[in-house]
Amino acid sequence: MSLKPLVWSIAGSDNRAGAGLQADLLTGHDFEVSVSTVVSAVTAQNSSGVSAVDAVSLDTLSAQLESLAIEQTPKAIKIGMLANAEQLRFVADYLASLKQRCDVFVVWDPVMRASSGDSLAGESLAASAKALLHVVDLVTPNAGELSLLSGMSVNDGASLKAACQAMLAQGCTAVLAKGGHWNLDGEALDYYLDAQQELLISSPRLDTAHSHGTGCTLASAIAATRAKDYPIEDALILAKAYVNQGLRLAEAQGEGTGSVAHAGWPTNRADFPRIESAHSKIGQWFGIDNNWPALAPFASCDTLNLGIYPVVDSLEWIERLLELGVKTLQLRIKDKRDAEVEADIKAAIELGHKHQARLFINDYWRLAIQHGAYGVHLGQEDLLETDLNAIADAGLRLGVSTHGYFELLRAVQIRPSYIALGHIFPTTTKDMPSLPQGLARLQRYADLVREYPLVAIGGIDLARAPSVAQTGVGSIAVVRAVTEADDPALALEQLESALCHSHENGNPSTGNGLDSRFRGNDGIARGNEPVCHSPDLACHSHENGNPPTGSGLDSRFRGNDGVARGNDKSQREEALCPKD
Ligand SMILES: Cc1ncc(COP(=O)(O)OP(=O)(O)O)c(N)n1
Ligand SMILES: Cc1ncsc1CCOP(=O)(O)O
Ligand SMILES: [Mg+2]
Repeated sequence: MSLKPLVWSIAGSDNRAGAGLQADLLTGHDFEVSVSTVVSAVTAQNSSGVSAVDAVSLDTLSAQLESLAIEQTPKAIKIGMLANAEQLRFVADYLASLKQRCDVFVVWDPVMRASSGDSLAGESLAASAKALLHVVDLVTPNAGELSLLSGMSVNDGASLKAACQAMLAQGCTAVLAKGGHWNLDGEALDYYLDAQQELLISSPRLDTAHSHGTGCTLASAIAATRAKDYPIEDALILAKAYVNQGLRLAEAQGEGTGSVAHAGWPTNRADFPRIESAHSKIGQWFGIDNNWPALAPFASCDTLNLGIYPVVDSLEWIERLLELGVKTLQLRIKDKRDAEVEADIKAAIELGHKHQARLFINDYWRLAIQHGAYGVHLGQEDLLETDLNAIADAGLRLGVSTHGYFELLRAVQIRPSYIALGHIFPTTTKDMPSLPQGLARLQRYADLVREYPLVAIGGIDLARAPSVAQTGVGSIAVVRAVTEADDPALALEQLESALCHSHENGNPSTGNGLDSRFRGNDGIARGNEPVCHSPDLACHSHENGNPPTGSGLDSRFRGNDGVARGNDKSQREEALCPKD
């Protein structure tokens, strides 16, 4: 059995290898999943059009599905072209029964025409689509396909939304209406609707004729990322970034137009889309219904390196940490009325100022403003219920929690003072609704958003601190690693040292002792904000003359080779985190 998550692609063969099964295989490879294929039809096509479509028999379709299912069921299925109504009904029945046996995410790209304009499957397909709509988790029509499937004409934002709502009413779980054929203010818009939410995701339109295979590629990227347990919002973001990257790099094929390129996991920020809010021009045109704020930037923390960042729940802890020289910290008191916490919050803020520390108040933003805190930390849900303009106007800093690509991009759009990325490892401090991110995802987020101070949080202890620091984040937030330490002062010193040591050794990707986040796009160092010598005291224990502990790691966490090892508990928990 493969260690990579398994995706099935049920689709047509494209002998150009730009769309269909061939595009799905390439996409799966780029997203590091295994793909097994089920051929629905063999097509003959080139850049001038489709010259033949030969549907396989239902027996052959069934035999392919059964031969795969006997060995391993998939985590996700991408359905592309189905060549006739019989195939469509057969696949619908098959999926209904498969879904009773395993938990599988199914995305259907309802291919009815190739981008060349040739009809691939005939419009009778629409009539048989209802059965399939009931068993898929997401359908990804373009405007024409949406119109065909919903039976409604689609010519503007309002009619597109109405058609998507009609699809949900027909029993479909979610719709992603692709806007590749729309051009509003030079933007390509995708509209997502399910029973809980609507999202409008936009990117500048890329002016290329080489777009063969974009629909297949988008749907298979969604299947691959869902198979890797990315939430649907993140899957939509990654898939759109992947297609944008592919369009940017697409080249002509032979005499005619070419296919979207398959160029690896998307990492270029310019390929990532925007998430439109009700405030944006496009959001308003579309009548998008959300209350995400649109804001001027928040006050800066004046450093990318906030250092070791303890998060504690009492005034006593705040006092103790400030006396130990901690310069970034948070008061996190949960679920009390303002009147119950005001005195402690006020006292903590005063102490923070006295020690010239960056004290963030979690949740109680009104009290933070009222008593002039350095900053406020808010979670994603809090963002929707807070007067962010009041925080910005009062000159307070804002730290924002994020738990994946979607939230990260949304956070960037409000230009906060820092961005927290979590939870990286399993934690018992807080019940988390999301899965732990693991180091590989943290690395990708850190590479994507280099201009913000980044804070990693969740399950980080001394054993894990060096590998977390290696990702390039400038800060590690901890609860238990300090509050449950036998000697919190020593724990702080060791954690600081682990963070500093890793920064001193430079970001592994630059290999020259300088963190890549201090470099411009040209690779030239932007300023002298080296991690361990900044006035922010991120590495105060060294500067205060405390004996450096070499790597900053307790010898209990090193092997004979001097390489950091996790303790048993850390290693067990790490096994639960995604490795991609
Ligand atoms: C530095 C830092 N990062 C994340 C959190 C979590 O904040 P939030 O999502 O608002 O959850 P609660 O802490 O309020 O439970 C944090 N507090 N600090
Ligand atoms: C508040 C919070 N938000 C995300 S993880 C977390 C708790 C981190 O605590 P610990 O460092 O003890 O795992
Ligand atoms: Mg909160």
